Amino acid sequence: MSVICVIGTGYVGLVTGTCLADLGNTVTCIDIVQEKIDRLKKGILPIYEPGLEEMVDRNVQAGRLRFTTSYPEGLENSEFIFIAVNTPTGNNQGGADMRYVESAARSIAENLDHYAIVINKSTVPVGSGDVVSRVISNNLKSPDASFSVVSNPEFLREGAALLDFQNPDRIVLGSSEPEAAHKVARLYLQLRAPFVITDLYTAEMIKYASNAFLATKISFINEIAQVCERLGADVKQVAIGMGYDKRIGHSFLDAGLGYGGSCFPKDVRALAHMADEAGLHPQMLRAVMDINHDQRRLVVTKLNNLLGSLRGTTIGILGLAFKPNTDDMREAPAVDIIHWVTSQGAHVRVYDPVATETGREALVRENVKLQDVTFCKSAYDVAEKVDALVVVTDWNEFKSLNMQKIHDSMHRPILIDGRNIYEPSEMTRHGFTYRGIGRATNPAPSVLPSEDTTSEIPEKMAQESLIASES
Ligand SMILES: NC(=O)c1ccc[n+]([C@@H]2O[C@H](COP(=O)([O-])OP(=O)(O)OC[C@H]3O[C@@H](n4cnc5c(N)ncnc54)[C@H](O)[C@@H]3O)[C@@H](O)[C@H]2O)c1
Ligand SMILES: O=c1ccn([C@@H]2O[C@H](COP(=O)(O)OP(=O)(O)O[C@H]3O[C@H](CO)[C@@H](O)[C@H](O)[C@H]3O)[C@@H](O)[C@H]2O)c(=O)[nH]1
Repeated sequence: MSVICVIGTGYVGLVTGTCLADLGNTVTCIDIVQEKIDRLKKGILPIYEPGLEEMVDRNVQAGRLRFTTSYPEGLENSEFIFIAVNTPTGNNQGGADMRYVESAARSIAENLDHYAIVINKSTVPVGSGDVVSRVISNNLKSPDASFSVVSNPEFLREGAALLDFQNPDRIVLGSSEPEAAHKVARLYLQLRAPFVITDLYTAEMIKYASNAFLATKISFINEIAQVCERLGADVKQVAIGMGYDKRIGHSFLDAGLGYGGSCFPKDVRALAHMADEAGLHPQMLRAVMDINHDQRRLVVTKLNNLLGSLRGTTIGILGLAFKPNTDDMREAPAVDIIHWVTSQGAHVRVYDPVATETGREALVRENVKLQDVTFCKSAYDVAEKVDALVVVTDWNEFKSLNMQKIHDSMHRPILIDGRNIYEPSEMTRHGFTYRGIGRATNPAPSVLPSEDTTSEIPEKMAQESLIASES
């Protein structure tokens, strides 16, 4: 088992540190925010992530996991040092802000007094491994210090982070020193995942290309949704029909209000910026971003079409977080939607199962006037006397609501299903004026044939083609 230091206690750092401790290693997590560390020492987590609190507690109790703001304390005897700090969009036309990574690298250099492998988990522009190397080399203080740099991009999803760490689809390691990459691989052997061991630049690019591809799938299906809506097809069933093709797959084909969060928006922007800087014209990435922006606006367009004007209306919003099972509000569609709707004179009633506080802070940051927003205790509370209800986040809780009760408490029964979580025909039966994203008004229910009936399909098709050939 190894001695590990993890720098940054956000989504990636805290999950990585805790899971590595759970695998039996001794881990110290460093953060520069004193309040975060003080709270972590008391067992209070800075983020909501299912299962994490129990795992942190278990490993702290076992003496394998601790928290500090002190670099000398965190780096002491560490064989592996993970950098997991934030790389938000900077001020340079979408490029990633490397300030925090560089500052972490400088602090490593100033406090390292032995050999260690520095592993970068933050999502960083291609070439950043060299920057980290240079910053550390230029600032080393101890004559006994030396290091290798490995890139190890992270692919976990918020809300499923522990499961993703423990069951990765692959582990990517990039380095100009293959021996160092192999040592890092040994940390992950228990996870039994395929390894991709490559050079630094390629590893860094794999992360951006993966996120950009997933974002492209989402914008693609959202564009198809718009066409479906015009032509009367149902995007949900189109996605099912497409997904059975193994080359396409079912995942990331949920049409809706588009992607948000701390990764896809900033990473697609950063990749486009890198391409721009390299003298290229990343037109597909630009289209992905444009489509994503337009999806959020759809809600406001649909509301205006149905209500005439929003002035003086009350709009119910279900969900604040950018996706279910997290309280993360970074680039959450809810913020833009509430901003636009309140600027057009509507009052908003809103409920999220966990993101109330982070949601309130995000709205304040975006200059939404809080007197225009009522924070409710439940979805039923939100629906009271509203002129329309909008589903913004696809929390499971919203999928099993008593929709008749919701309908009966609304002033006008307009339901905009921004995540396509309801069946249009069922909602129409309850009396709603229902609008999904790219949904036909009354499609056949999206129920797949059972295994038994699928086996009948080829026979039926064979009969039909026989009839066709006979006639
Ligand atoms: N959030 C995700 O789901 C996810 C998944 C994969 C990759 N990533 C990438 O991982 C990186 C971290 O993302 P995150 O969401 O965990 O960020 P975050 O903002 O949640 O956490 C970053 C943490 O680093 C701390 N920090 C900043 N500078 C520091 C320094 N010099 N020394 C010590 N601590 C410092 C901050 O105080 C903060 O607690 C980003 O590059 C992101 O793109 C994120
Ligand atoms: O079919 C889909 C799938 C997702 N989304 C939206 O896309 C966003 C991102 O979802 P998801 O990928 O589940 O969440 P993240 O936690 O942002 O994870 C992504 O970003 C991380 C940070 O880089 C990567 O590590 C993960 O692999 C990558 O999935 C959310 O707003 C979702 O609502 C859709 O609109 N339609």
